[in-house]
Amino acid sequence: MHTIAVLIGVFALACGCGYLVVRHAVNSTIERQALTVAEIVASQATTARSVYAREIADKLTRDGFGPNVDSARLPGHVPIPAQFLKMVGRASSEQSHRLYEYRPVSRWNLEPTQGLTDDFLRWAWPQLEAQDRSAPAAPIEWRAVSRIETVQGQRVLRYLSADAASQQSCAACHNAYEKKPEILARRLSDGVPAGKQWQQHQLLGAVAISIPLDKAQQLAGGQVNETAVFIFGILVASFSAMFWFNWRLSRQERSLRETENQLKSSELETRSANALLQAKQGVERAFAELSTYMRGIDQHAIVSVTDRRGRIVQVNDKLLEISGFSREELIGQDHRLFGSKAHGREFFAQMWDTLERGETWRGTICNRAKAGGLYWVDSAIVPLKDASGSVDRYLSICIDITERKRAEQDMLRMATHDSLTGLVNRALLRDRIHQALECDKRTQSLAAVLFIDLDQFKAINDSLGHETGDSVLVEVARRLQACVRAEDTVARQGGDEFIVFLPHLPDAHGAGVMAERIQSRLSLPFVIDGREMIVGSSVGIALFPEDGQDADTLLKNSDSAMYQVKDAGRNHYTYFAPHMNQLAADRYAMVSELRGAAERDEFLLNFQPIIGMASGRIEAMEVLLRWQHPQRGLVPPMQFIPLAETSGLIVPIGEWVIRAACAQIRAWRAAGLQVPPLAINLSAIQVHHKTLVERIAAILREMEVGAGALEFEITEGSLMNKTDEVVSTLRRLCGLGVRLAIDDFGTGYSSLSYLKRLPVDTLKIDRSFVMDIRSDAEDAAIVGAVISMARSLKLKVIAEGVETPYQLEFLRALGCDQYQGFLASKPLSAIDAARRLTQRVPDDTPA
Ligand SMILES: Nc1nc2c(ncn2[C@@H]2O[C@H](COP(=O)(O)OP(=O)(O)OP(=O)(O)O)[C@@H](O)[C@H]2O)c(=O)[nH]1
Repeated sequence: MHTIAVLIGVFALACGCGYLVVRHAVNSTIERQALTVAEIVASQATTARSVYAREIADKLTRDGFGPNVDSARLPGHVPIPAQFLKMVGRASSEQSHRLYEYRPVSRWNLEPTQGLTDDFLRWAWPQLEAQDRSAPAAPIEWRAVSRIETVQGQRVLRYLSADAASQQSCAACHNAYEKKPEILARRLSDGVPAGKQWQQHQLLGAVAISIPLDKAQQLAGGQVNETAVFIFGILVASFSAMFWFNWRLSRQERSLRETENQLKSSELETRSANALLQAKQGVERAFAELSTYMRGIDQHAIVSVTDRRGRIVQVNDKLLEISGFSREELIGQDHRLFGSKAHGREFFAQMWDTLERGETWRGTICNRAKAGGLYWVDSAIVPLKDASGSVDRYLSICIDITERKRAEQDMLRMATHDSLTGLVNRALLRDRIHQALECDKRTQSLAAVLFIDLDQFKAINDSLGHETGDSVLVEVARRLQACVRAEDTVARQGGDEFIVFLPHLPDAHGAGVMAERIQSRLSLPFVIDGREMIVGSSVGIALFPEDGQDADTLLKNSDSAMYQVKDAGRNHYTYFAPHMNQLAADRYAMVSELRGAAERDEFLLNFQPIIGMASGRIEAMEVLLRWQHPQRGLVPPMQFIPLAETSGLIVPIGEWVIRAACAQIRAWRAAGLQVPPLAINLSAIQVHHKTLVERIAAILREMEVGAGALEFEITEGSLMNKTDEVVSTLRRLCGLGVRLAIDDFGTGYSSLSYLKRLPVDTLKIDRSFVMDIRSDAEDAAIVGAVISMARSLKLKVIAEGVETPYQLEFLRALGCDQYQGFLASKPLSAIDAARRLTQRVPDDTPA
């Protein structure tokens, strides 16, 4: 109640204040508007009077009818402007139904009605006069004077606005008027100074305006009331809303209090209900969680249930998805339907042991899908018990790990196999040998390791590129696998080295048979990208148990045997013999000594004269490299040149030879000798070396001996892979100005057409043919054929290894051009060669 009383009080106060504010605002608006109206009326009146004086009264004055000092009394004359203003004022008041009134007034009044007749005019007029005095004879910014008065109980705006002499004629007329005797008298009686002199702009009179405000207020009253009603309405609505809310609140408060009481009275009941509710919610939550887990398991796991006998009774979609079977195809089937044969009996026996003990079995299983593909799962198989406690079902929950298994298998494969050929690598090979030997030891069987190294494979890489080399290796791997039995292992040791392991051999001879088979398969031409090439191979054999009891020893010994084959000229096979290990050790030692031989000045050159058949003179000399070893003595070329070739040292050593030969030419020339061309041997490795021509050109430039001073001999064997690259190298070499000879001619397989393409000048018949000319008719025929072929190709022929006069005469008779051999001279030291050159006598030719 108290609140309601306060609200009503506030409401009443708000209404009263609102009304007063509105009322005050309306009154001050009315007063401001009345003042504006007074300004407009005063301006209209003085303008009308001014227009009348200037436009009408002036004109009529010139016609004799205008106003003059006496015109008020003269018939036919228009009134003076002040009278005109008075008339207009009166008419306007009537026209506006006395909304406003005005009339001209002055202290120097023409008529009593125009004088300062009341308090307002007597108060306001001096204020206009004060402005008039402030600026004599100049246009003045007149300020009107006004105030609100209560006249006969009515509020009225009183307003006085100056009406100055707007024209000189106004001042003149008024001055004339002031001079009239009766006016002078009247001024005296009115107490006003007589004979006033007027000037233009001076205050002649003023317009007095009255505007009754009450009338306007009556009109505005309606507006005030409407506004008040509006505000009142808003207030009523607001207060009603407040009352309503207040009422609602108190009702709710009441009902809360009642509820509180009820709750208090049934507290015990509520407690037990709450306990029940919580229990129910707990059960619901557990159910929700369980079904979420089940959904999760169902989405990610492969789930199946089998009965005691292993028959499938339930499967989820994941199992159908991975196995490719439909639900109908699986339900009722034995779970062995998924068997992949990847697991042995033991695996399943152990599984059933665990399950029959009522325990969960965990493990990885490889299964087979309907389409035949394998998949791997990580499984947990849980035995489910019936009410009596005995196992009646098995729940299997599996996760697909096929991807992981495949990745593991890939990684295992990468770790155990060669990526290029797919063959077993050295690590797995060792493992396999180890396992097989364990078995062979028990059964006392034989086994063999065959070490296969391709011959001159580097030349294929250098001349045809690494990719072609790779293709050859892949093809070699394929051919090797085609040669062996299922239980044998073919591995790639690295580079161009392959191992074939033969376990359980019936006898040692079997290993040799296999080596022959392999070599004959590999000797068939390889065709890569349309190019045909021949690849030889060298095979070393180590036998178990006599050559080694373990994998490493067998591998090492087969390697030594293979090196023996290389040293013996390649493209053969041999069984290991104990001395070979010593030879292998020697080989390694010699290679490392060979490496610094040039720097240690251990190389020297020998020169073997080549004699012209016709001239009997030395027409060239073959340059022969010798190695003077500090401990080993003079090492024969046959011992160290193959080592230099296999180790790649032949390239720098070959360069050393060319440079040293050039240096010798310069020295001999400096000594005044006439030096014939020197013939230098180039090995196959050098011929296939990419920068051979550039290096020779650089040496020739550096040594300044002239290209004609050198000839190069290339063995027929080094042209075996008859490639365009070799032809191009030889052509560029010829382009330098040097001459080319084919060495050991007859030992290779050069075709006539190929010979024609080569830019060679000379063929050197191999000593093996010359040696037996007398005893071997076939050799004699070959030599004859070579010489006649060379002649037809316009090539020079040199016979090597001429040791007897018979041989010499035989060759001369066939038309051979030059010869060399012990008959003419052994290889000579530089000093002896120089001496021989100085002789230059026909006795070069033995009689
Ligand atoms: N294309 C190819 N070449 C390889 C690979 N691994 C090694 N090689 C090359 O195989 C060549 C092996 O050369 P070697 O066995 O030393 O010598 P070779 O030229 O066969 O001469 P010999 O064995 O003495 O008859 C080298 O040039 C290696 O760079 C490979 O994976 N691919």
